[in-house]
Amino acid sequence: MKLYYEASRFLDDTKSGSLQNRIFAAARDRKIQSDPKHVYALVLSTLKYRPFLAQIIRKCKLLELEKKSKLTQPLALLLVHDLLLSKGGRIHSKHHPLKDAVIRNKTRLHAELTKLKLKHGVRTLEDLVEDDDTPVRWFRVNLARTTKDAVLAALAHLRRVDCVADIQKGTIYHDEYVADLFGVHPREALVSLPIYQSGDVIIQDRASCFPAFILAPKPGKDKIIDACAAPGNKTTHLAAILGNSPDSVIAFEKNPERAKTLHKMCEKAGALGCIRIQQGDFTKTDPNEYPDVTGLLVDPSCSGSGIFGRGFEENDTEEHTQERLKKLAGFQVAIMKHAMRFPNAKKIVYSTCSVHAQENEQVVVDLLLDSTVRAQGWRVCSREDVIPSWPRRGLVEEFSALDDPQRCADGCIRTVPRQDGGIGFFAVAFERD
Ligand SMILES: C[S@@+](CC[C@H](N)C(=O)[O-])C[C@H]1O[C@@H](n2cnc3c(N)ncnc32)[C@H](O)[C@@H]1O
Repeated sequence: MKLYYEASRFLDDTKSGSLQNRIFAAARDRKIQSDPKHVYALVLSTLKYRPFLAQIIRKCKLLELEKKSKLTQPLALLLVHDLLLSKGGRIHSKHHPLKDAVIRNKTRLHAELTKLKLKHGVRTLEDLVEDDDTPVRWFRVNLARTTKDAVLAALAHLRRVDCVADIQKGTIYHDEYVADLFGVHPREALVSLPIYQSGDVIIQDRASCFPAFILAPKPGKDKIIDACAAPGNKTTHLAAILGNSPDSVIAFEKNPERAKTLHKMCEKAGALGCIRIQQGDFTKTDPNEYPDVTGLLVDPSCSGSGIFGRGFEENDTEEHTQERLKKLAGFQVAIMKHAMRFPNAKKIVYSTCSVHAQENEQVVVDLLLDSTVRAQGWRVCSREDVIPSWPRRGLVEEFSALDDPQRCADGCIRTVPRQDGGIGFFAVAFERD
């Protein structure tokens, strides 16, 4: 059972560094005794199938039925993984109360797995998990071009479901967190539909829709800078929220090639009347030349560690990873400090598609401890203004240097890749009077 106990420590571990590095470092420091290769393979595969394993465990009421054995959710995920998905369905342990607890429910666990496969029309769970793909295809209605009712009429062939877990081919889910956002099965033929080709709907991960939604600019009142805009997902989302009001978004993009992509995306979204594209380095702008800017969205280059198949190389050294994170965080703090200098800005949203605290909570801490930022009056918006019902918030332990760690952590939003229905993401909003 040692293998499972040791592996369970890495299942919900959000520490920085690749999973492989962390497991091998733990083995080198003698913090784990099992073969790190086995621990890594087990944790990696369990994470891959986690949403399905969690559903099977829930449907079987495994934890409730085996309460006496003190079976925890992480251990249940690992043991059920090996029982249902490993070669020969073998749990690598001699007699142990936890192994017995899972084996007692073997028939029902297998039955739930079969039901799940039937429901999704697949032969193996492997068919459900495409390594580089999202568990849900999210798309938002492009209010710059059309209305929600028109899009729903075009998708009337899809059956409405009320829960993300119920999404399967032929169904559509209306998101409960972001307005005008919908989810379908990743293999739903969305891109061949006229509503996609015309730009009436825009495919965008749910978490990536959080920043513009949190910034919540008011049509006719606000003028927004998108500091790092290409390819333009959040820029066009801002335009949609602003009802395509003329000249209300300025989109900066440093890279000339990416600025062209940004232009194409804004054009397809029908939002060029609302968005002014400025190819160049945002940090070189003079904030005093933008007295009418009321808000900024800062979504800078990051490690991309929340995106499937991206981020750091699994065999990168811990030292190199830390070095790269430090460099990225330095840039992220600098670009945010520049954004905070805009004289009439009242709200700024910062976001990354990284799972590393160095690029997320630690950037927020660095900013809040900065004397200039303090003098400018910036503070983290409280949870009630930042999708309060979203359950996963910032990591409170990262804010220990501040007076109000819980308030700051609650003001941040995190998503865990796949488990939260899409990419790994971080967002926080700053405000001042
Ligand atoms: C994470 S991507 C932005 C994604 C975009 N917000 C979206 O949702 O589609 C970061 C972008 O910022 C650009 N960038 C990096 N540094 C910049 C700077 N100093 N000024 C303007 N753009 C910058 C990068 O070239 C890259 O295209």
